Amino acid sequence: GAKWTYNGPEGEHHWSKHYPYCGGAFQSPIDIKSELLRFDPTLRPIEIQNYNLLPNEQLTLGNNGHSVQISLPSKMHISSLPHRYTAAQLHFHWGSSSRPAGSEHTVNSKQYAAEMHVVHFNSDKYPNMSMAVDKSDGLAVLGVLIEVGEFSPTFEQFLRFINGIKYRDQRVQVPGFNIRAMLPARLDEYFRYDGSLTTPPCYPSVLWTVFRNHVTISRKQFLDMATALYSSHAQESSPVPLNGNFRRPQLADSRVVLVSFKE
Ligand SMILES: NS(=O)(=O)c1c(F)c(F)c(S(=O)(=O)CCO)c(N[C@H]2CCCc3ccccc32)c1F
Ligand SMILES: [Zn+2]
Repeated sequence: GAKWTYNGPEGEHHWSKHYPYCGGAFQSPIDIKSELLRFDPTLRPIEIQNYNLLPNEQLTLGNNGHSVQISLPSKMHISSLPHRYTAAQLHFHWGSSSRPAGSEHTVNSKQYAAEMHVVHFNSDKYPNMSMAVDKSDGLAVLGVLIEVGEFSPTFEQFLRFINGIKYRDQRVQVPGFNIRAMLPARLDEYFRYDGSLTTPPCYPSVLWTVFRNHVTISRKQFLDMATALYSSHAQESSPVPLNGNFRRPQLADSRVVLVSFKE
């Protein structure tokens, strides 16, 4: 597809020129505001399978020019939704060293330092991500808000390799680790709403689950992620830093955000 960026002439306000869904309904992210919330007693704790990967299970860590991503094995899946949603990849959105706020979802207008997304597709109905990505019941993404605070040994399991993927389309193999440990302790407390991919083509195909509780990484870990990467290829003469890779909150319209917790 056409080139797109987070700022400048191909920035988010121009996406809809080449990607019409980006100007459509049910867009993500949103500001999760108290007045939109409705408690739903039928929302069960998120149950995930096979997230605890062993070191001999290699994962591909890559810089795709828009984010840092980790490709995930198809044995990883969510088992508590009406269909099985099989993991495809996880990636991050972050701010910059000068503007450390870079989450996509905000909570009552509070923007967190960063956000992790674990992308899954409905493998009961579709054979792969490509076939699922534009279907209304195609995707389920788990969102984890990230604050700067305590050092995270789990994030370090991939951050220590980040200088091997400084430039666009670079990839390295890293030993598997426990992806469950990147999620908050409580998988029973979350926000739930129907939304979209937050990058072009912005298909309204995502069942969003944003966990209520954030996780923390240290300031050095945040700066490593926010300053190590470029969205340009290694051989390009003028390197373009990869940071501030978050879309602003979109109109909620008449959408309600369901919550799995009372207080
Ligand atoms: N925030 S978000 O909406 O979850 C989200 C991103 F922000 C994001 F950058 C990516 S990307 O890294 O692939 C960069 C360009 O799409 C994805 N990829 C998804 C959707 C596109 C097709 C595809 C195919 C295989 C695996 C994952 C994906 C993404 F879903
Ligand atoms: Zn994302």
